[in-house]
Amino acid sequence: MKLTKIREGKAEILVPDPKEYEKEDKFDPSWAPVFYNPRMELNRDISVLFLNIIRPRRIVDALSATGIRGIRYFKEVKGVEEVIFNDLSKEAIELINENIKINNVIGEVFNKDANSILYEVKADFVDIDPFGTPAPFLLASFHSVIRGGYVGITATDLSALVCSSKSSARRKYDIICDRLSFSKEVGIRGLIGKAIREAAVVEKAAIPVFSFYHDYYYRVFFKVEGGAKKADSLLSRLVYYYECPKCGYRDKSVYYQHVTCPKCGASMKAYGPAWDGEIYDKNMINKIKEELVHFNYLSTYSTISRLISLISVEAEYKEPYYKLDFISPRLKRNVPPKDKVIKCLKEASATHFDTVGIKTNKNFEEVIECIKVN
Ligand SMILES: C[S@@+](CC[C@H](N)C(=O)[O-])C[C@H]1O[C@@H](n2cnc3c(N)ncnc32)[C@H](O)[C@@H]1O
Ligand SMILES: [Zn+2]
Repeated sequence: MKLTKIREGKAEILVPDPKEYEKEDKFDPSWAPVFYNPRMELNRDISVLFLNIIRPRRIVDALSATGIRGIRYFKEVKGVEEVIFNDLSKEAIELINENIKINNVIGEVFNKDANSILYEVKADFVDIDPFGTPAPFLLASFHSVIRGGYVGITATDLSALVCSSKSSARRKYDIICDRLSFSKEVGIRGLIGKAIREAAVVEKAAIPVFSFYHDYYYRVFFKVEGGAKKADSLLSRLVYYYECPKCGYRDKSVYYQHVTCPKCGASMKAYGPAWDGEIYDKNMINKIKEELVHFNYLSTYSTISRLISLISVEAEYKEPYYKLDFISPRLKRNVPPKDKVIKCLKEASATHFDTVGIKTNKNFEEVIECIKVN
């Protein structure tokens, strides 16, 4: 394998040389024998920030590829004593071994299926960063993490989660769905709902403490607590979201059923089960903000700073966002400037999920009024 050295955060990493694997001047990280995607740098950077708050001592990087994640956690997170690296690919293992040597990392390297390593080791942070869906690894990751520990998951299969592919949503996540206008937020809530159900199987409660959407993926961090009762209480907050395709009215219910829109009589679209609770712990957002000042060496620093600022405002509003360019045409109105609608609603904000979305806890009628007058 022809390699090249890159720097990301405080790590120096050997990765497959993109020039060797490009086709017609194009390169996709999945064409190389070991996967390294620079577009995931922000995902790794935010994970470094998050881990500096929760301070894990023992980490499992269950799908390591080049090892970059675990290596960065070892070098950039205070208090990490050991990282367990794992990948199914033999070529990845060779590269991880070289990379941990270069970076003086203390750890062990395994060449197993992620699910088998997760049943063998215990850790206070488990990272699941797969190709596509994390669903096949959720149960084992909740088994591996100690009570009071954390699990971080990445999902890049947004077509399933936002219900562009209904059959994938059903297969991977047990989600029955139609595509709703606030699909970007509903997708992360569907992912969280699936994780909560898997954790509940092993009588653990997976509480989402920080979640975000960026570029083409979702990333969610869960605090994992023990106890069937806590798991039951999370399960009781899973719902089906309903939205009328004709007038935009929305509702939710713990049941999946055929619903007729009470406003206009059209048949409503549905998505669920999905988590209807908080997707951030506000305390955690504040700590991430505080932590960020120590990380101005990150090349994504200003993007992260903007993202966290927006998240800290939108976290005030729990209900999924309203998409202005979906509702306005149904009212036979032009799409009003977002800022004006926010000002009219008073308690409302923009959202990182969608540039034409607004978050508010005000009801549908109040949102409509503010679109009409602007
Ligand atoms: C998206 S890459 C990981 C990227 C890496 N975490 C990073 O931040 O750069 C997914 C990796 O999972 C490995 N993999 C796929 N299925 C696996 C399985 N069942 N068990 C363990 N590793 C697996 C692949 O070989 C690949 O290296
Ligand atoms: Zn309707």
